[in-house]
Amino acid sequence: MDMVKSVNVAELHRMRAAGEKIACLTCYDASFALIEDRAGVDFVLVGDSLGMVIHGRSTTTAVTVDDIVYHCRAIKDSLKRAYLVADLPFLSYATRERALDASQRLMQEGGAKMVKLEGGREQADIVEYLSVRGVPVCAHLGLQPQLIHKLGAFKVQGRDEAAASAMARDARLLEEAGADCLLLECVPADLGRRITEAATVPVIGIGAGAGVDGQMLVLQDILNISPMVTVGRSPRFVQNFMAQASDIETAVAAYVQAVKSGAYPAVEHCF
Ligand SMILES: Nc1nc(=O)c2c([nH]1)NC[C@@H]1CN(c3ccc(C(=O)N[C@@H](CCC(=O)O)C(=O)O)cc3)CN21
Ligand SMILES: CC(C)C(=O)C(=O)O
Ligand SMILES: [Mg+2]
Repeated sequence: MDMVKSVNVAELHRMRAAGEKIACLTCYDASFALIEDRAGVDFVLVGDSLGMVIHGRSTTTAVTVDDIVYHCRAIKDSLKRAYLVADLPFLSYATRERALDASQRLMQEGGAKMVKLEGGREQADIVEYLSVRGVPVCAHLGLQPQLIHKLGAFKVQGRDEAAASAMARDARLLEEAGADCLLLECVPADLGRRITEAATVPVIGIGAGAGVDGQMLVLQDILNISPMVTVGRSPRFVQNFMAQASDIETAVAAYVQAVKSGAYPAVEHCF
């Protein structure tokens, strides 16, 4: 295999500035990691959605730092070019000390290049604490699945103007605290565009419309095999890329191409 330049924070910024869409997918094992890397996925997430698609739970909240480290270790050597990002699981960043300890494990044991945590302004202090110590942070706004036991259901966030401006302010505060990336989940497309235009760091969306800098989906959703898809509860933003593909690598490459060209997301995937 030829030496290829790996994606890093600077490359994500370059892509944003150049208007090159960032293709992101979750990944939990070496077989898929090699396929995603070869297919040109830029940003690979070991997300706590593994609690749902790998462990079979109905929420993400039972996932541990050990689980995320385990799956990072499974994929890290298969990624030659793609950027490896890892979720900080539920309550693993409840204090500065816990956040730093968990991030240390994700980076040193798991090989993650960036950690992702859910929350708005209330996490700005943690983001700054990690960032000034050399931990790149992606701040995840909008639908925060780790709040499921307070929210009651996975639903679109930021629908009214008060909630939308609060989220836009949170995005600004998290950037000022040192976040190197933002992720917006399940927000109206116009809010996704508004936050992206105001941002100075790359903004990745999942169900956040076409106006963001990159798109994220859960691998098992695009392959049409995740439990939510199988039981007919596919979120609106999911597209089945196996429908037109003869094999998995072709489906993943079609997803990357659709993100790069802007064909995904189409209006029917947006809120
Ligand atoms: N397989 C899988 N895919 C995901 O995208 C995903 C996970 N798991 N687990 C963690 C979170 C949970 N996610 C979800 C789950 C359900 C909806 C959902 O049912 N959304 C409704 C919104 C209805 C509304 O408020 O209007 C939808 O119709 O899309 C959205 C995101 C996204 N993440
Ligand atoms: C859906 C993405 C954004 C995520 O956080 C996960 O896979 O856990
Ligand atoms: Mg997650």
